[in-house]
Amino acid sequence: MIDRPELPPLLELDQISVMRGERLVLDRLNLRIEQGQHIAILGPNGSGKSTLLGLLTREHYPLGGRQIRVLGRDRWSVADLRQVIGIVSPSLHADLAGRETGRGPLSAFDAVASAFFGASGVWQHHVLTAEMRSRTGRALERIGIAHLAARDMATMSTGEARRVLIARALVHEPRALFLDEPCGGLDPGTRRSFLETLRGLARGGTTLIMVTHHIEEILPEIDHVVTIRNGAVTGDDSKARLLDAASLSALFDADVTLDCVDGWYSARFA
Ligand SMILES: Nc1ncnc2c1ncn2[C@@H]1O[C@H](COP(=O)(O)OP(=O)(O)OP(=O)(O)O)[C@@H](O)[C@H]1O
Repeated sequence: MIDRPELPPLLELDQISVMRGERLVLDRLNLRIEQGQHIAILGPNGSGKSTLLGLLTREHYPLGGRQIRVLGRDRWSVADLRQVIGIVSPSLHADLAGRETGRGPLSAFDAVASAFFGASGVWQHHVLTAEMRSRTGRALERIGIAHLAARDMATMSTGEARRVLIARALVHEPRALFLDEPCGGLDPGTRRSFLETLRGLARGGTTLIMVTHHIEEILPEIDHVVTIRNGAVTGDDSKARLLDAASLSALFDADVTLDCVDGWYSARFA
């Protein structure tokens, strides 16, 4: 029998605590996300989901010098991380929407291409190589917005801009995408087509880590759920085991009735 070496986990948090102001918002949180595991991180408002994301972008740091391990490594820079995990958060949209650069208003193409420089726009001193241009074009195509390449970010709908942010994360061809409330602000039709795009990425081999408090956004491809409440993991199990009325009622402090049709869940709150 061939002995295959075990793959290191994509992400490992071991007893991670974070203070914000005077508050302990993550409290000895343990989380292990395996490579290739599509996962939803579910929790009510204020449970610590965005703070968790902020650990990856180095907006927040764990107490006591503890480290978050990425692919088994304690030491990594945000630039290293981008090659492994693309991060899509609504705050980036706000940052890109009002941008002017040396080349005029920020186009979708430049919003995506500037990811190569870790910047929010392409400036005179940035040198865009042919390889970068072609990767930018491919990322826009992959997400179905090649026709928007020249459009000013400030004139885009929320749904269009959200796709630009995903294309921006995809230029690095990361193994995983970490999506913070990916459907916030989208109308029901746009949301459904956006979720279908995400499904396409999942089927194409990109691991999806979706942070949400909307059960109906959990893609059928996601088979693992982590629940967070008061800064700690309260559940970490298969979707089949964790998405039930009793667990969700406890998580959201409400009477939840759950339905599942064709792999899509929906919840009614009493
Ligand atoms: N500067 C701060 N000082 C004190 N507490 C803070 C500060 N910033 C955030 N918090 C608290 O940290 C907790 C976690 O916030 P976080 O934004 O991570 O939650 P969340 O799960 O992402 O919430 P939401 O779903 O509403 O976005 C919240 O209770 C919030 O009130």
